[in-house]
Amino acid sequence: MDLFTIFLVFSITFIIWWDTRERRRSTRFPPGPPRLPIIGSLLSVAFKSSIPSIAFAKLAKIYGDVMYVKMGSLDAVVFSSHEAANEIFNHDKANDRVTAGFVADRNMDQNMGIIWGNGEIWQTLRRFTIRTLRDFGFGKAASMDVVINEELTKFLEHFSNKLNQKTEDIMVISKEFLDLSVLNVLWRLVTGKSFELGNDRLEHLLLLSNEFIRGSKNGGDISLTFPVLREWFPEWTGRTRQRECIKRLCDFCREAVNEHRQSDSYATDPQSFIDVFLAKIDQNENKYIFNDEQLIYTLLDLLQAGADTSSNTLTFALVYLTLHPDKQENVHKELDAAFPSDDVITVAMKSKLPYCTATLLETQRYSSVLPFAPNRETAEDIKVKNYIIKKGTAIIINLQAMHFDEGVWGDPHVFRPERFLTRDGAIDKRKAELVVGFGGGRRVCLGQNLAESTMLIYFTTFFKYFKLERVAGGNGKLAPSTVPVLGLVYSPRPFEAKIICRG
Ligand code: HEM
Repeated sequence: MDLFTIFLVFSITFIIWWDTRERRRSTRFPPGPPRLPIIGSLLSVAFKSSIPSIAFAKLAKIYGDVMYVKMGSLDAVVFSSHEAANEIFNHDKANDRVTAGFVADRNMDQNMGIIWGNGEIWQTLRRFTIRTLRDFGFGKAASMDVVINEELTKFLEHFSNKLNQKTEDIMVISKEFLDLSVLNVLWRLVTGKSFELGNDRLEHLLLLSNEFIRGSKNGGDISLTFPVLREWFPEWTGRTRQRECIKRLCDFCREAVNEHRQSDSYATDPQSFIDVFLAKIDQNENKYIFNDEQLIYTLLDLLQAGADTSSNTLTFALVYLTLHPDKQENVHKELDAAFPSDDVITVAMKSKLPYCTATLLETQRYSSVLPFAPNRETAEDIKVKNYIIKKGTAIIINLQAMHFDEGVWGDPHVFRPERFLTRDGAIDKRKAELVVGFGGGRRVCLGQNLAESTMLIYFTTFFKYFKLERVAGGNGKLAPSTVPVLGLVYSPRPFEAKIICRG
């Protein structure tokens, strides 16, 4: 026998042994695409689409809404329908986050913060953060209205100045436009201070955060499928750069903490979330939860979760309404009828704005800025739909698949805010609940209330004062596009639009 024949016989024997073992191991696993040794189902995923959420959605049509996918060394079950996701959202043994790959690097291989924290640390920090932020007005409509409107006024001034500096009324609109202003709303509630718009250093920090987020694709990320490659090829896999981004963001949060610590009154007269946390650290209880590093990671969580998500969604709304002038006209008509004078728009006025609310819901659905909820993993063997999901299996919740489920939406690929309205023009609450962009269960987004209020006030006030028009024959590269820049969070591409001030 020559060497080639020996190799062939060995390979075939290995594949048959591996396949038999896999089948025996997985008799009650959910169905899924064929698996090969080492790479698992990666080829099946890659052949469907280069975008993981779309590839999984296509495979789910074949294998079902609870589907087992092995990718490299990652054992995962993908949930793709509302019914299946609700079951997992509410399962008390499916609340832990996966902490491998880029998450391990981000959290220094430790159990840190809220988004990627687990167990008692996550529960305590989440509860503490919600309660403390509420004391500073977070989640209370009246206090949020004031902060949001103050930051919005600064943004509109900044925007108008930029517009006035131009000889033409054509501008390139990018998400960076809104990032800092939207972050200011959150940052004020957290630190008591806001940033100056146009501050280069902060804009640079936001770019770093964005770069980190774009470097990870959650379900399809090489750092999860072959974590060892991150160790061997840190440059090529982007690990070195991601670690650098996180280090600089942590340094920034550390500076904010040190500034607050220098104030004599943080314990006696706390003015912000940081002050209350510092006072808690001084009490010296629960030191493994209330310490400087956990505070820094909690700030980093809020900064990263709050910065990109709301501003990206808002910028997508600007893109979609530039592409759909008829929908923009409906928004203008509703705003003109509801606010004939220069009223300040507040959250309490939402009931007067069903079409605008429907447009934001449709934007959240259509953009699916977080295509996946951050991955979770099972804390023990669990049973879902008569399938067994083994302890330690990654749970991938495909939010984008739910937002584009033809059985639910009929025409999911059409941008149509009207789908959220009843015949008499009110919001169809049952339909609205099918938008799952904030996730669900005990891990549901902590900032949902703030994000919804910020987006409503920014969106309506912007369109009250401005109209966006597509630039005829403009720079083709900068035409408004619905195709996002991929990453953990989808980002809109910069686009050129004609800005018309409305009386
Ligand atoms: C449009 C804006 C936003 C979207 C689409 C969004 C979406 C999400 C999603 C999908 C999750 C995961 C939920 C799950 O696992 O089921 C999440 C978690 C989280 N979000 Fe948001 N979010 C937004 C805005 C914000 C804001 C403004 C904050 C700031 C307070 C925030 C803070 C968090 C935190 C701390 C978590 C982790 C919760 C946990 O693991 O317990 N988010 N968000």
